[in-house]
Amino acid sequence: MKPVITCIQLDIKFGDPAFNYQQVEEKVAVAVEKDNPAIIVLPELWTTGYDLTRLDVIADEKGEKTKQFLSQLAKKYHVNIIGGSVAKKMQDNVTNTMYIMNNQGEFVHEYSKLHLFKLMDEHHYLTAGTAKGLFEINGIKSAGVICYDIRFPEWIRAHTTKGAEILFVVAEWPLPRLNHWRTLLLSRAIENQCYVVACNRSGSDPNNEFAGHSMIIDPWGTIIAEADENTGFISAEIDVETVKQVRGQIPVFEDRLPDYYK
Ligand SMILES: NC(=O)CCC(=O)C(=O)O
Repeated sequence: MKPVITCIQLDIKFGDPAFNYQQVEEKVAVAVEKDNPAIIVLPELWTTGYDLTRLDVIADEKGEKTKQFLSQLAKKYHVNIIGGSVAKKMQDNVTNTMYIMNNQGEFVHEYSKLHLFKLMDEHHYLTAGTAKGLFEINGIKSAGVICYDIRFPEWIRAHTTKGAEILFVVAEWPLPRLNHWRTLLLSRAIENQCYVVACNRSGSDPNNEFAGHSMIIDPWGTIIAEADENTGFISAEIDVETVKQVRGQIPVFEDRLPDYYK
């Protein structure tokens, strides 16, 4: 199985869901025309950006609008969508939630960010999720995590020990920590012997300039696609057989001794 995966690295308009829904619809159409991907990935909080103080007004009620929007796009273009993440408003909290849709427009899974990032005030406005982001997409066991989550190797390992062969990362990662972004993503790919497909945003907001540098990394740690800081797309064909080859060559998962790691 050798699907093409595209990351849409977009400049999210601060606090303007209507604008961002429109630009995502346009960019998905361009991405499909350009590379005909099997899977499309969007960045973190792509409807609102980090306009966290106004989430009571701009967050998506129960995620309904986003689920319908992504489902229609996935069905129209027959493409699987790792729908970045959006601010999902429930009765008494807001979560940073990723929606996954298959290429029939059917809901597959949702994951809400477990690790809230205090440096960008998430803990003041968002509620953490608790469930894992494990799902199957395009016939491939996958995991979905959100930005700051990549700093917690135990959390990623909790997904790959359950069979995940692709780690999808959606993010709004600032430019001053670009080195951390790149190093952490390469580390997660190498130590888990999985593909890492990481979609960051471009542009800036009133508080941060963002790094872009969306990346697609293979299970050996080879970078097979990387963006620069600008708005755009990256695409790559992945071969899930590579996961088995790498794990057969250096059997990390067989050699683990978790009883000693406590
Ligand atoms: N949106 C985020 O979670 C940002 C995480 C980040 O910048 C980091 O350094 O970690």
